[in-house]
Amino acid sequence: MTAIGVTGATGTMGTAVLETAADREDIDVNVAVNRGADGERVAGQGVHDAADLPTLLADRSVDVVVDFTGPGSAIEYAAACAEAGVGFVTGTTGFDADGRAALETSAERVPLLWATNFSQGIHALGEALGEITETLSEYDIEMTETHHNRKRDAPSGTATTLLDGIDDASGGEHDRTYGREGDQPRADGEIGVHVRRAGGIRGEHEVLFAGNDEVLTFTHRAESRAVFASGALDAAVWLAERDPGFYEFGEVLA
Ligand SMILES: NC(=O)C1=CN([C@@H]2O[C@H](COP(=O)(O)OP(=O)(O)OC[C@H]3O[C@@H](n4cnc5c(N)ncnc54)[C@H](OP(=O)(O)O)[C@@H]3O)[C@@H](O)[C@H]2O)C=CC1
Ligand SMILES: O=C(O)C1=N[C@H](C(=O)O)C[C@H](O)C1
Repeated sequence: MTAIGVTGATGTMGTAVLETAADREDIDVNVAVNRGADGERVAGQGVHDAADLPTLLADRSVDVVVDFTGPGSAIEYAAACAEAGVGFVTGTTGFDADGRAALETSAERVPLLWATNFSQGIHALGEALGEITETLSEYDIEMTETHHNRKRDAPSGTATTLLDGIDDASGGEHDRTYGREGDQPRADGEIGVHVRRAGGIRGEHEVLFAGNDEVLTFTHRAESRAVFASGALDAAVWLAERDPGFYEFGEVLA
């Protein structure tokens, strides 16, 4: 049995994590927090103020905290977990270089896993893109991602991770052009990155390769946030058995 804590418990993903955890026999939720929480309940769990997280981690048995919040709070929660000797799984996106460095500092003391997408399909797409990019090295590439109208960061963490993978596979960085307007012909080797925000769309990513009189597209569509919540909980169960260090979701799926 893995005992977890959940930060951002009243948020969209925090709620999905608590609802999914309630159906799993391998997970106990022992702590749920949100900033400013005032006796709220989510999926049967009482939610505490996030300011109490250090005390709650000291008083209750928690193996791993699962976090879907914002970059600033995720860094703080990771540091609190490092202090308490508790593992940390985060799916939060939008970190800058300093934020990622702060996560790595916490990972020196506890096991920490960060993934911009907890779906198996996106992981498989990332693997496939490496091979396709090498094979179709002369083709133009364009990325389009679509999310709900509340999403803050753009482009999505997933799009950025997939683009980084394409760069790795092609042995160098492609210039990224974020949308186009006016007299702006495509430059050789650039990747156009297009962001759409509308309605309640859970998350769609499309990567397009075009050249040699043909077009190849790969599309991933999340149909429910349960796919992300399940992946994050699988990661928490896996991480509970690990030594301190910085881990990736691919290691959970291997
Ligand atoms: N890796 C993956 O598979 C996935 C990652 N995500 C990422 O998860 C994150 C959360 O997404 P989502 O649940 O849709 O967002 P929501 O806005 O619905 O929820 C965010 C939660 O985090 C809390 N929060 C945000 N900023 C702060 C802060 N500065 N201090 C303390 N608490 C804070 C919010 O509290 P309050 O209610 O007070 O605002 C809220 O509870 C995003 O970064 C998103 O990109 C989302 C889906 C899948
Ligand atoms: O904010 C979201 O909703 C999502 N965020 C992640 C991202 O930025 O890639 C993952 C998923 O696409 C949903």
